[in-house]
Amino acid sequence: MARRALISVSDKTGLGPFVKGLVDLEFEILSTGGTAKFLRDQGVKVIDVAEYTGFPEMMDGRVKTLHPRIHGGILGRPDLAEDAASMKEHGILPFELIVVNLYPFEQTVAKPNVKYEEAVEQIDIGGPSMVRSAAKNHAYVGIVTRADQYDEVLAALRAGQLSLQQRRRLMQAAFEMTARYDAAIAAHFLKEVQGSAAAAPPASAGLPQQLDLKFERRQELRYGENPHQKAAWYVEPSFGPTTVSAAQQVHGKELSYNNLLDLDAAVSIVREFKEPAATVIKHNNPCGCGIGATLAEAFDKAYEGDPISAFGSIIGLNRVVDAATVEQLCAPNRFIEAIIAPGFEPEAITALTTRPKWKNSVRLLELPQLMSAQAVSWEYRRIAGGLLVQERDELPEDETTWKVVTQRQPSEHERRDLAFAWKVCKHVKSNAILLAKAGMVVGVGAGQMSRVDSSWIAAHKAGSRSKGAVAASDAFFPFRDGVDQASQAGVTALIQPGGSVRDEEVIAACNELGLAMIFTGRRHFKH
Ligand SMILES: NC(=O)c1ncn([C@@H]2O[C@H](COP(=O)(O)O)[C@@H](O)[C@H]2O)c1NC=O
Repeated sequence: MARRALISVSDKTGLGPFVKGLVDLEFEILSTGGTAKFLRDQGVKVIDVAEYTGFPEMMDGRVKTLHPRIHGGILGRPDLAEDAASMKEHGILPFELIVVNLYPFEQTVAKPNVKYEEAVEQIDIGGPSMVRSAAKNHAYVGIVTRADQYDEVLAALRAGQLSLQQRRRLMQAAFEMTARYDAAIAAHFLKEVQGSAAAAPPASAGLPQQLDLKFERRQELRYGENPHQKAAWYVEPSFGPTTVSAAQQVHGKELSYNNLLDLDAAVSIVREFKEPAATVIKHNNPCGCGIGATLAEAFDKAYEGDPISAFGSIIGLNRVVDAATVEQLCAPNRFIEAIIAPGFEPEAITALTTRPKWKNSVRLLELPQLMSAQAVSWEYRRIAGGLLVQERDELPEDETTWKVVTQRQPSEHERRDLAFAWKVCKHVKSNAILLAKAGMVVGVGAGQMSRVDSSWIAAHKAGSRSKGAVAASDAFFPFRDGVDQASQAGVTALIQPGGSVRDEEVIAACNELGLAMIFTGRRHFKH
């Protein structure tokens, strides 16, 4: 019986030598338009699918291989009398090998500003149909879906034929591929659907009854949080362009597990600001953050917020790094582990990678789309025996809904600092109290079990800079003690969600102390 292979691939890597190998084994080759042309250019004799089916490829390639003569040839079981009779009656020829890879949906949607229609056209229909048909009929057919399978398949065919064991393994790999492909499509359009329904998506929108997550290993990590913990970094098939997964490391040592956590936190914070902004992350909390007229100014404010904690930190910047910022980054007594920014000017890269103190240590990551808009995404956290899923705390803040609840209105500069402090406070582990002054974080109390302790730590960190600062609290003050603490330190205005049964007592304390206070109506716990 003639040996026959159907080849239809978007990614033609390694295809020429593989198909020439099949031809040497006297395989007849059938192919779709672009693949047939590619193979003919390589000197391979090919039969067009359109010639075999008697139908031209049509509708911009939406219909090419969707024909009973193709699927009958893949799904037919020639040694079953009934199948053999149908094949004979309809002139259906059996295939021994199907070689398919799909339209590059993931690569297409990873491009910035990809159009909805372009994404839709990249949904491959005929390819997965053939893959599924061949995988189902693996008792008779080998299904090849990856270029790195070519060598093994060719070697087996040269030795005779693919064993059942090999065909089973190829079948399993094929279903993994189509599952991942469909997951990427679903994930992309989930974002589209949520984005267009951004007016009021219910909290549970898009949360399926059953969750099938696919992540691909990007790299093994030296270790996890501690050297005795094994670890690896996995990425989503359709990670967004604003995420650390989309960043390019342009210099420095291998990233660590803790680096990645801190880089993620750094990106989330600087994305909050339209103006030049910088943040300094230690142990997943911002110990500094600053905004300014220039990136250099913003970074200086961020680092000086808590220079002791900032030693050995991860830096997030929301503008391309220029020479002036490099001078600040490399100032004496400053030491940084990693920097993530939308880009680095060539002179900035040279300066950062040639200075003796820096060249072997600092990791530089470019994330060109760091400031692009992105729909609210899901956050997954493991608990033993389960997984918690929630929307990331990314809904834009609407300042027009904020209420001044005290007799005194905040002054203009207090209001600016309150808005700034509120944006950063959201990224601090609860209980979070954050003091800020003139676009600079001056004290952070993070991760304490009582709010009054966080207030004390924030004031202690700020030292004399707490005079005239403002305070943000990620959740309501349960008692007036946190307010008293802040006032004693010299804080003049506060921002918090409100909602405590003792709100009246807390407001009265502010009025008594001459403080201004805003209720935002939205809590930002971060556990
Ligand atoms: N519509 C069809 O019948 C169809 N059949 C095969 N394809 C895909 O077309 C691609 C190959 O096309 P070409 O050989 O024209 O470059 C492959 O990725 C294959 O998965 C199709 N395209 C989309 O669904």
